[in-house]
Amino acid sequence: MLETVSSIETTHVPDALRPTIEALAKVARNLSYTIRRGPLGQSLGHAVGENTDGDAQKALDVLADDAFASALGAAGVRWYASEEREEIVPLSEHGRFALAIDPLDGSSNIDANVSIGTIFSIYEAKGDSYASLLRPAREQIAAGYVIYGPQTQMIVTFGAGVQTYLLDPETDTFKLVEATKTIPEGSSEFAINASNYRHWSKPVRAYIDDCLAGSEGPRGKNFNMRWIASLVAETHRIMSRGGIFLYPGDDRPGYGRGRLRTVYECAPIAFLMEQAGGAATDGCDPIMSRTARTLHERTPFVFGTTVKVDRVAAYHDLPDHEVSALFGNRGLFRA
Ligand SMILES: O=P(O)(O)OC[C@H]1O[C@](O)(COP(=O)(O)O)[C@@H](O)[C@@H]1O
Ligand SMILES: [Mg+2]
Ligand SMILES: [Mg+2]
Repeated sequence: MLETVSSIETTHVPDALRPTIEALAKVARNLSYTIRRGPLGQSLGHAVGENTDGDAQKALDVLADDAFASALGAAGVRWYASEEREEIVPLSEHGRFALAIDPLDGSSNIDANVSIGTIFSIYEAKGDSYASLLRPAREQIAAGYVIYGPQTQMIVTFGAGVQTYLLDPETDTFKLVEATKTIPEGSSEFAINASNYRHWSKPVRAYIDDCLAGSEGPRGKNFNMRWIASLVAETHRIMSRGGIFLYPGDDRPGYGRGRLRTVYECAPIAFLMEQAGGAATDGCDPIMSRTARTLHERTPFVFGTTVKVDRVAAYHDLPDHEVSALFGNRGLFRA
C-alpha cells in the first residue's frame, strides 16, 4: 500500500547514498506501520529463537532484519551485517556500500508499547566483507537511527552535521524538520541500569555515587536518572535535551565489556554524537578511534554531552585512593 509513495526528502543526502537511504526509509516506514498496528496485525513480541549473542529473538527482530536485507540489495549495498545474523551476507556484487544494522533495537520493549528503533552504519565497501566493516569507526560515511515512538523519526549524519526527518502520517514521507541538530548543554540527567551497581568497577561507582549525592556531594547539584532499556530512545532523549548514558562493563559473566555491540550499535551512535557536538567513549577512549575485531564484539559505552563524557574518563584516571574515597573526600571533582 505504501510502496509507491516516495519515502524521504533527499536534499541533504549525498547522491551516491540516495538509493540506500530511500530503501532504509521505505522499510522503516513499513515497520512503523506494522508496529503501530500491534496486535491488530502480526504477532510481534513473542520469542522465536536466539541470536548469535544468546539474546532472545522476537518475531519483530526477524521480520525487520528480513525486510532490510531484501530491500538493500537493490539499493547499492554490497555487504550486509546484522545483529540477527552470525556472518556478513553478500547482497549485491556491484553495490558500493557495506551496511551494519541493528534492525530492531530495544526488543524487550515491544510488548510494553515503549519506543524502539533501528540503528545503521555505512562504509564504502571493500572487496572483502569483513575488511569492509571491521575498520576504524571514523571511516563511516553515514550513520543513523530510526525511532518508532509517538512520532517516527530518522536521525542521520553524512559527516556534515546531523539531520532529523519526521515521518509525516499524512504523506507517508520522512520530511526534514531539523537540518543541524546539536546536543543541548546543561542537562542534569544520567542514564544507567542501576540494578547492576554492585557489579560495576570503582570508577563507575564513584561517578554515579557523586551524581546520587546531589547537592550534598562534590558535584554540588541534584541529578535525575532515566533508564528506558531502548538504546535508540535513550540516544534520542540525549540528542533532544542533553545528558549522559552509560552501559559500562561489569563483573557479571559475559558482561566484562558491557552489553552493547560496537559495529552496529555504538559506532553509529558515536558518529552521530560527534556530529551533534557530543562525545562517545568506552569510558576512556573515543569509540570513533576503535576498530572492532569481531562483528558482534561488545564495548563499554558512554555517550552524551562532551563535558559529562570527559568527566567519566577523568574518574578512570583517578588514583585508587581517590576513587575509593567517600565522596566527601574526593577532592578533584568539586563542581
Ligand atoms: O536490559 P539491560 O541490560 O538494561 O539492557 C538494555 C539495553 O539492551 C538493548 O535492548 C540491546 O539492544 P537489542 O534489543 O537490539 O538487543 C539496548 O537497546 C538497551 O540499552
Ligand atoms: Mg540493540
Ligand atoms: Mg536488536
